[in-house]
Amino acid sequence: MNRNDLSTQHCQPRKGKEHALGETQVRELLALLPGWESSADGKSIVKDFHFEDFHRTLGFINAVGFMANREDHHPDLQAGYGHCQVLWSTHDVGGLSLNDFICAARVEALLA
Ligand SMILES: C[C@H](O)[C@H](O)[C@H]1CNC2=NC(N)=NC(=O)C2=N1
Repeated sequence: MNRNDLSTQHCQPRKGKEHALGETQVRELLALLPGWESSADGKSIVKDFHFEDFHRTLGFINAVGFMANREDHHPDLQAGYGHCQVLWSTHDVGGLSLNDFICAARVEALLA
């Protein structure tokens, strides 16, 4: 699998622990996503994005939000002037599912 394979998939309803990814799968998927890291508890992936100004930051947030609504999978966003941290985790799984990696790849595709 490459990043393009990931970013062209759509999120599926994934509920329950059986959809939680193992450490090896997480490591393999993270290798496709430069700059993304798993959190200390291994339950989310995160990346900081930097922009020239607030307009561009807000444009990014809106694009991410539009994609997230279409995929019905929603990130935690933390933003300020010229930066936005995007965090993906699957609440319905209590950790990381493939949906988080699909959406991280889709965020990268927005900026490509
Ligand atoms: C019913 C709906 O599909 C679910 O509540 C979705 C919505 N968006 C979601 N977003 C995230 N990040 N995790 C979820 O488990 C989740 N579940």
